[in-house]
Amino acid sequence: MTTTAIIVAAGRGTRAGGDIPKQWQDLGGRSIAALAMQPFADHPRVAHLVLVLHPDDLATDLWRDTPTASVVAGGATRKASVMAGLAAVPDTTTRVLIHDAARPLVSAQIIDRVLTALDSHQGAAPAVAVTDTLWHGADGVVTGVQPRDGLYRAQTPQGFHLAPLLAAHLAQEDDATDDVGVARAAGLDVAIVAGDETNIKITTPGDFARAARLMGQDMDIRCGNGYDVHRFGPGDHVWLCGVKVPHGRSLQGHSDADVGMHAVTDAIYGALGMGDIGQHFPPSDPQWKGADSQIFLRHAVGLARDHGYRVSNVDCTLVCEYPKIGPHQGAMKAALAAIMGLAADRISVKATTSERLGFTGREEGIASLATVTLVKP
Ligand SMILES: Nc1ccn([C@@H]2O[C@H](COP(=O)(O)OP(=O)(O)OP(=O)(O)O)[C@@H](O)[C@H]2O)c(=O)n1
Ligand SMILES: C[C@](O)(CO)[C@H](O)COP(=O)(O)O
Repeated sequence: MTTTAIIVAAGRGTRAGGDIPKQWQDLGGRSIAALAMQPFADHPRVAHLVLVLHPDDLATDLWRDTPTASVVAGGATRKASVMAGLAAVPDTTTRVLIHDAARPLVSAQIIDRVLTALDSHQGAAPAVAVTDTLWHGADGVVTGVQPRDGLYRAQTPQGFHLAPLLAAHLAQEDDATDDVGVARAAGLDVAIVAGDETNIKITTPGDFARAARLMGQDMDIRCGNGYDVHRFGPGDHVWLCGVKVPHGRSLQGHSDADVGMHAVTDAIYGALGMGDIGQHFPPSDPQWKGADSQIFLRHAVGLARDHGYRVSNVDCTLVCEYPKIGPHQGAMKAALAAIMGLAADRISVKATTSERLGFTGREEGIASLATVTLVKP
């Protein structure tokens, strides 16, 4: 049984508005589509992801923060986009989960329930029972009441055995708002599993704030600080935040002495409550002699990820008279961004002198401080 998740992200989000389509807008530091995909990427019973994009988005970096997936162009309707996704699943796929990129709060539990129901049904989808009274209305007045017994609000992911769903899509030309509609038209049985009130679809402008509120309820936010100092010695350059800066002296240390990167790394370990660089990479160990400090930073970011956190933002301050940091700030942000897999606009690198006071003022060395925020959605 091999399951592929198809994430449909080819809509334009006209009802939601905004400068970019809703699925690429930010929700707590990540795009809505990336959040919608992550639970599938992390799920042990999902082998592969297919991301269906609008043709205009293919050559952009809008989807830069999405988990690894096969990427395919979608169509003018949701149904056409689903069919493009179905055509792109790996040959080994026997089951598919089709999910809206506009539903960023889907949980592993909902995915579990859909997959379990597929053991005994051709299709399965989450839904929540309607609890409000339903009216018919016209011209601003109530014209009737619709019995709500047996009515559900449909959600995604909607799961199916691949072959019957493919046949159902090929057989049906009418557009349908979801895959359950297509499957039902072809006579497939579709189980209803418990959805979740939090598994909302971003549809209108107010849904962004609603999703942020729902996400914030369970979000674990951690802050960490880091501080490091390295002394000057002979040499002709210093490494600072991953950038080689020409200078009349070099920083001394067991590794490459990148004092900025060390402070950022320690801030991540600090936020996790998991020690510091010296504990993970002891200076007594000869293998770290002269090491490129990005090894340390990559380790800290990986450790955060392994514990379910992602880095939300970084603020690093370098304290020195010279070299002047301003001309290198952009390159430093870009270097940290590449190592951490974080957008450069979530990274700050700034500098200050200590007004000629103390060891940094006497140009005996450079100090660095960093603050990092980690978020577990
Ligand atoms: N041609 C389309 C239309 C929709 N979708 C996707 O289907 C999901 C649900 O659709 P909807 O909420 O209607 O999204 P939009 O079509 O983008 O919204 P709107 O109708 O407001 O433009 C979204 O993840 C959307 O990106 C798609 O992949 N291809
Ligand atoms: C598939 C769906 O999310 C189920 O609720 C929904 O039908 C798709 O969105 P649309 O607004 O109906 O296009």
